[in-house]
Amino acid sequence: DTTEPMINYLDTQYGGEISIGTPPQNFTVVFDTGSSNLWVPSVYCYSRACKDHDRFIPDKSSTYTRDGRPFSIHYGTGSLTGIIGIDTVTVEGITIVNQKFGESVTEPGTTFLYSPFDGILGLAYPSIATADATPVFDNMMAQGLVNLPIFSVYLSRNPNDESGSEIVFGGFDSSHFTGELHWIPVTNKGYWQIQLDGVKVGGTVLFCENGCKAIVDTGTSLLTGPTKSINALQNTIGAVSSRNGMYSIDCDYLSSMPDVTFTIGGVDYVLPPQAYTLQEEDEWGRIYCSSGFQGMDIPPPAGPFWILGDVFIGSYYAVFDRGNNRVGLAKSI
Ligand SMILES: CCOC(=O)N[C@@H](CC(C)C)C(=O)N[C@@H](CC(C)C)C(=O)N[C@@H](CC1CCCCC1)[C@@H](O)[C@@H](O)CC(C)C
Repeated sequence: DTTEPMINYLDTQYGGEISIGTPPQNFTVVFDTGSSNLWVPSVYCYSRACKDHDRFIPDKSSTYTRDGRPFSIHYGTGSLTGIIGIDTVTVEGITIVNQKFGESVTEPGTTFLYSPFDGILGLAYPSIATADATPVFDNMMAQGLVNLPIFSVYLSRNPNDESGSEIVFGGFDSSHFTGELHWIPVTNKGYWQIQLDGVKVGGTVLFCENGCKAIVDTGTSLLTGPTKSINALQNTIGAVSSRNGMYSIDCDYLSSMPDVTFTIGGVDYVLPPQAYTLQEEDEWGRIYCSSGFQGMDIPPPAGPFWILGDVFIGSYYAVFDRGNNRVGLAKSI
């Protein structure tokens, strides 16, 4: 298997380097299990976000062929439009031929402008890929480039250190978890969707009491749930609403706050306050704590669902098994 180091940007975005074309043009992309397309900025994109990032030049690649199909993608935060191209993509020594990828033409707004990453590499199922573009991992499997049809993610948690995170293609890294991996069946092959049995605060089931849907999403910074539940959860843990929709927590109060537990497949995945709180430093070096929970209502028919984002995956090593359509979770170390 192949281990690619990932850059940890402020505990909110995780990505790594890939190259596209011959000779290789390098990009950094967010590895996102919440979407299924690969895209990078195009030299024909004049949005501010594109001018601030590396851009793909088709004419400079001898292996590039034009598909030309237009595409547009809307994320929870951020959207873009572009056209589809086809070329060779290399991810940490794995070379995929004939990969369809998006070349952005517009990247409106600021989401991608403020991101240190150039593009996104989606790792969810092909059913949610736009423009019929086969996802990168599907091509890795089809072209026999991985020993096992699985990939795994270790997310480090330290906003002041961008190193230490990694994604493994074709296996998992047992040095980054302790105890056994618990396997959870994928309930709907679109996102990496699983069934949540319940959410406990301080040992009492308070939310999702009759079970609910959840997805495991490396591209979501926090841990999100229906706003009604999350607002109640914020109050229960003692987080108070502050600027820009965030909830702040008194850093000195952490040790007296309750654990929040996600029961999945009969196993309790406990998040202590240190795990569900983000620490940020302001320009004067003062430390602020904010809640890692975020209200987000995903409309039916896909939603409503909870999103076990980086706040969760930072505590639990995640193995994504396309061979058996299941997710493996274990305590991360
Ligand atoms: C303080 C709150 O932090 C964020 O909102 N962070 C953003 C990412 C940041 C780079 C702006 C986020 O988690 N965005 C989520 C949506 C959030 C409100 C739940 C998202 O769109 N994530 C993308 C991937 C993101 C897109 C923006 C660029 C980075 C990768 C994808 O996983 C989702 O479309 C999946 C869908 C089910 C929600």
